[in-house]
Amino acid sequence: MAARRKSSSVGGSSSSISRRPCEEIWEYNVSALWLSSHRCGFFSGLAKEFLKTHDLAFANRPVIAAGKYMAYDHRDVVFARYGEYWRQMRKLCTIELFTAKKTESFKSVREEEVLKMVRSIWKESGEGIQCVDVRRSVSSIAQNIVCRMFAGRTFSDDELNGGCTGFKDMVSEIAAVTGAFVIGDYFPFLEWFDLEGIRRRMRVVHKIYDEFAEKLIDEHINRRRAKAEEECNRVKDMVDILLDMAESERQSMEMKITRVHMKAIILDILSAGIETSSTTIEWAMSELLRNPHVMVKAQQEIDLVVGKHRFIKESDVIRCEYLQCIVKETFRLHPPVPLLRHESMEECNVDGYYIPLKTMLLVNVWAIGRHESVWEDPLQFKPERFLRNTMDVKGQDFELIPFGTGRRMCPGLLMGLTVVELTLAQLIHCFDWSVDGEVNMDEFSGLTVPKKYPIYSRPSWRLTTKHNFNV
Ligand code: HEM
Repeated sequence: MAARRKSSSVGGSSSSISRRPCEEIWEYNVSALWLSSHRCGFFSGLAKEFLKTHDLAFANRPVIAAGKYMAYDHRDVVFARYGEYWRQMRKLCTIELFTAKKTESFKSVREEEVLKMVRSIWKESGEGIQCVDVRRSVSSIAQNIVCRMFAGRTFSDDELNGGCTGFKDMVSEIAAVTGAFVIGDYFPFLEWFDLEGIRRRMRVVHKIYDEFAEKLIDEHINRRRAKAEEECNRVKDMVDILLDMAESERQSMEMKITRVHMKAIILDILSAGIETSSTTIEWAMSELLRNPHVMVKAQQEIDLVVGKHRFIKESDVIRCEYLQCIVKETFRLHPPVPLLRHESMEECNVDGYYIPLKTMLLVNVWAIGRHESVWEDPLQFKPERFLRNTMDVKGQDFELIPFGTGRRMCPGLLMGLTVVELTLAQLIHCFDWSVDGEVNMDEFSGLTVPKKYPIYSRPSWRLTTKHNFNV
């Protein structure tokens, strides 16, 4: 089909906008239009046009089932519609919950949990005799770290009422239903159709989550009342911070924090903060197992920086440039959020394409990371491409935007990146890893792309220090 691309101005007021739609990029003309980013080769340059030049015009999120049924009718941050409400909730994240200082205050929690993971892997492998399920280990660590940051503790599987078997199942179900493809999100006239039963699953898990969150908030309130003095010396978790804000009239917030706000934010932390990190670590381990020379090079670098006589700490990671390149290369090939979902708030003209109001924009981060017009040898895992190169994942380089960019960019970037880098570093510093046969790299198809099959790998201890986990 011939392209109908207007060569003149990008953006501008609606009166100057060309009304010619471009069939080259529109697939379906339903009430929410679908920009087929992958088919038209929607490269980094065009991503920049949409998400930088027209950042404000595309700062909205579409109304979708996950926002309605899971996120208290879009009252969280991830699914919130753009406007004053989102601004206030976002401010809460960026100036209170996910700041660099707050992230730093949880450093000992992360280091402690990473060592616990090493100990449990070693134990589970019978001290290097049998393979372990790497997915299980990395998802537990991501979950434990995130729980300790927001709730001050981890959760066992028998703490929930009804429905799911336990906390882990609830978290997996939340991730599964919020990332699921729901036909009514793209074709609203089919909204009543719940063929896959996703909306029903959303209602069930939402009820379980709501009871969990209510109990968690009550637990915090009761503890604060009971031990006022001890409380002063404790590192505050995120529920504490939210309660502090709810109890005081903070100048920085123009909105009164209610229980619904708290529950919606905790839901975001659980759904956006756990699976993203654990999926990335699992993909990174898979790539390292398929490319043993890369694993050896990374181990040599860590040995040079840290030695083999002690465990790596968070403060060492900054000096491990090659390790950071491995993480970037993993994000390039396996972004845990492959599609950024935005919506236009006004009609506009982008790079010659007419975009109507309320157009759903799906930016295919996965395709940008694999396109030959952007990357040399795009399908090869080559961390070296990032050596002595300033490209990073912080939203300035549109070739690599695993955390998104612009107004809706991920506010948990620092926390997510820190967990991924430290966990991966510890896994390859403590152990050599081997697999029987090929590493299966199939992706699970859906709106998120976790690995289809877990990896089973055998660890062998490589540090000179004995397994002294109290270090
Ligand atoms: C490897 C880790 C992570 C990755 C790759 C990641 C990626 C993303 C992406 C791609 C977005 C959407 C950006 C857009 O639409 O333009 C996002 C949004 C968000 N993320 Fe993350 N994330 C990670 C970790 C975290 C963590 C640890 C938290 C919090 C504890 C978090 C909280 C959020 C929130 C609240 C939003 C919504 C922002 C908004 O709409 O204004 N994320 N993340």
